[in-house]
Amino acid sequence: MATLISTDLATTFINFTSRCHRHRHQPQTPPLSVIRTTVLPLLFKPTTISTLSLSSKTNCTIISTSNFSKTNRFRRFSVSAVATTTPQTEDSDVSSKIPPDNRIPATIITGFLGSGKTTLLNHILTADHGKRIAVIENEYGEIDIDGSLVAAKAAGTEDIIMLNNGCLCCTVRGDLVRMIGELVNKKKGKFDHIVIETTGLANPAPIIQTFYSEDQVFNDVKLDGVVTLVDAKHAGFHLDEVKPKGVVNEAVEQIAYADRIIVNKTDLVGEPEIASLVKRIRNINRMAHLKRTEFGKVDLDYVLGIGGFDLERIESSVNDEGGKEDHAHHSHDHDHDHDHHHHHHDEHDHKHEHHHDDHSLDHTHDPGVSSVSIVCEGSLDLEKANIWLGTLLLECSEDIYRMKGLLSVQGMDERFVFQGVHDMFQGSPDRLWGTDEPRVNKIVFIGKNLNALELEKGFKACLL
Ligand SMILES: Nc1nc2c(ncn2[C@@H]2O[C@H](COP(=O)(O)OP(=O)(O)OP(=O)(O)O)[C@@H](O)[C@H]2O)c(=O)[nH]1
Repeated sequence: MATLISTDLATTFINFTSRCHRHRHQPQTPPLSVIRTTVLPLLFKPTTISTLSLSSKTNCTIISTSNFSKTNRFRRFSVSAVATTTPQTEDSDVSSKIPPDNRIPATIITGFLGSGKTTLLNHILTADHGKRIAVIENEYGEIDIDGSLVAAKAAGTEDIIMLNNGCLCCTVRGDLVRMIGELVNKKKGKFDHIVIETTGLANPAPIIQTFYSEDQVFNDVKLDGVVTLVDAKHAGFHLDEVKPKGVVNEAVEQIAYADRIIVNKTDLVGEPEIASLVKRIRNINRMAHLKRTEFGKVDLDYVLGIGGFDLERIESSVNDEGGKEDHAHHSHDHDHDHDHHHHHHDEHDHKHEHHHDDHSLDHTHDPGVSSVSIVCEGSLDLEKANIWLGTLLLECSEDIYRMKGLLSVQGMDERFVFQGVHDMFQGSPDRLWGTDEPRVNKIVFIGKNLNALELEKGFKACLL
């Protein structure tokens, strides 16, 4: 019985999702082109569950849904909605419902002009990690590969491909799709990881979306993470830059979408400047891990294999601990964050505080890009939660850059984990709640115009 309930709940959530982690060997029926659909909040299609075809043989169910014209008009994604629905038997592994994902991981390196992207890339390519890496470089105009990636060439990197004359976030996205396709078709098995270096002026959002919206990419490659380099000396200036209405500030966007932030060139500035920059970065993105470096010198596992979009790693991102600064590699004292805020767009430091429910909301609405977290014990009414999240995505998905969450749903024995980028939403039950484990919901939003009070109010209204 519990199995049935959890299956329904899972698929209900996933009705307004998403791609799934498909087993490589699973037959894809029907073909992806047929099952493509818009993100569909349950709110607008309450009967969608009836379109499910649950199979007891596979653990991947494909839901085909209808069109919703208002959604279609502005949603950039077409997505398939898929649930993992392996029925649990006595001896089945119930600890996780998320199937393994064997696709080739890809890392996006972004960061403002001159922040140290190529330096990091050279470091990655020459380090002793045993991984075979294919590189896609995006530069404006003609550029000498040998010049910029001397080390990479010397290290015998599997492939270096240039994407010239345009920015990945606009004109050459089609090229990126083609190149990934070619890499996969011709060189499959010859490399283990793809690294994409973007131009300093790229907004990462459309590049991230490419990994979900293009079948050719999605079927073989999974986005592993977004690594953002921040120039410790000049970033403040770029972050301050006021853009004309409707024009994004790339420096802010690059930080907002990051899974890993590397504050580089710390040799060029003093500690107070770095501390103040780190605070500003944290205002924008509390979810990413952050590290300070000189010449991009980081451990490779800090930037590769990070699973920034993996459902099974949601917990480390939504835990406040996940957002703290990693200071293993620098010895000086600094103002790192061990605080447990739940509205992280403020600048106050509350050291070692653990509020879980009735924390005060000192800041409510930030018109810029900020992070908001909600941490709250209790269980959610599924229908209300669907309506709340569905409406939020429908109305505000342009402003919600990234979100991740771990939820406790009434009647569901497993935790429900999800992540989203704008209107792409992906969710699944993961492990069972422990018998004595407090059922604490955790959600983090990163986006523009976030109203912390409203978000928390909406969420709490879904609690039983
Ligand atoms: N002082 C100092 N210089 C650095 C550091 N990291 C990189 N550089 C230098 O900064 C310059 C720019 O570094 P790149 O790695 O080319 O930066 P990029 O982000 O790839 O630059 P674009 O491709 O122009 O956007 C180079 O001369 C690097 O040697 C650092 O930590 N400290």
